[in-house]
Amino acid sequence: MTEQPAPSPALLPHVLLSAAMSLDGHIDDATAERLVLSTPEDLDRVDQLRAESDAILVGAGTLRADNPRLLVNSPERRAERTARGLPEYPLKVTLSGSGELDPDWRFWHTGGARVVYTPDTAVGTARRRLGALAEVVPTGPSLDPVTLLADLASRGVSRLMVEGGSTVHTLFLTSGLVDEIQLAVAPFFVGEAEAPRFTGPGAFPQSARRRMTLTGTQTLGDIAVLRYAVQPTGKVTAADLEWMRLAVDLSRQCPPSETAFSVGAVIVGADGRELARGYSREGGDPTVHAEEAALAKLPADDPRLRGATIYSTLEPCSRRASRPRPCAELIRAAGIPRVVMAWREPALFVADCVGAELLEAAGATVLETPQLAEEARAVNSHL
Ligand SMILES: Nc1nc(O)c(N)c(N[C@@H]2O[C@H](COP(=O)(O)O)[C@@H](O)[C@H]2O)n1
Repeated sequence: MTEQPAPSPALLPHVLLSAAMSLDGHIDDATAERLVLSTPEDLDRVDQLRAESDAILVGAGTLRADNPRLLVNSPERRAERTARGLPEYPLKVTLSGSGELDPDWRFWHTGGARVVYTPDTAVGTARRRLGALAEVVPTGPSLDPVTLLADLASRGVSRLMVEGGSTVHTLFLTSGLVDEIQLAVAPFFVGEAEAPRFTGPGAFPQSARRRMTLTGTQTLGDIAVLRYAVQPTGKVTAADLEWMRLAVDLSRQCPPSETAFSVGAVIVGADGRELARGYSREGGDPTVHAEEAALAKLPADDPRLRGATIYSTLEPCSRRASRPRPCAELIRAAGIPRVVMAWREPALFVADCVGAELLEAAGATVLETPQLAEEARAVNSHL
């Protein structure tokens, strides 16, 4: 009997970060009262965004400070959701480092189903405090946002709306997990040092060298709504070229062969940090491929793979004589959603490599860096 390939792991949900801030960057003031930043028109825009989401997430700090309900308020929008076969309300999600959650908060008693993510150490506390009010899901030794997103994906969440607060914004942005920002800017200043800011300090992948794309602006009363695309998924960026240059350097370390390509590969997490690297025939194994060597350095279930990019100087192979699973299959099974290659495999050892097509069919974004194809080819000019 032919063995069935393992099902593709679900890709991480699209993450929209939605916030309102004062002109001096505060999302609230320092008083116990909730600061109103938005206009009614702007709140209606947010209601629409909620209605379009499968889940809405806020941190426990926001629940503590604002006691929000996080509902879709418009009955028409709720009716549209149910007509589309969706639950009336999006799933409500929170995360807490301590599990110290107050069962009286409105979050637990309104709208749809609720999930809480906590580190393993806080699960007992959260379950004791909440009982049947919410499902409590452990995320390992730390409050890991990739594990959280992978778990939401397994629940069918493909669009997540993140609505605060400052710590959560910072966590998701510095982890490289936000796809889109919608930021409403209110025309006044808060001016208080203790008031929470849109984000705290952190190592943001979006820096002056890696700018986001402004995709739209809108005026709603006196509010300016700024829309940004955060992730460079659909096109090759300057950072992609730097990683590919490293992969080309790695390919130069391959033990020479007259019968196989010399390839370099690097796997980079969503936060822009290297996870693993490899090259063909690394460690004296005459048949190991670059992508395979890099993947072998990570646990198969490493949650960071679900948000990663793999750079390979050659198209991942689709058929092998020396091993049972080609690289395209290994990358798909690891759940890597983005693949960047320097050149397509020429018809030298196999006539019809379809690694890129297999990965695209599995839902991955596949990109080429023609700027570096010649360098990647030159390493193999003896073949
Ligand atoms: N993507 C990729 N990475 C490497 O490191 C490679 N050496 C290759 N080579 C291609 O893989 C296929 C053959 O594999 P086996 O030698 O049978 O294991 C064939 O398409 C080669 O061109 N590819």
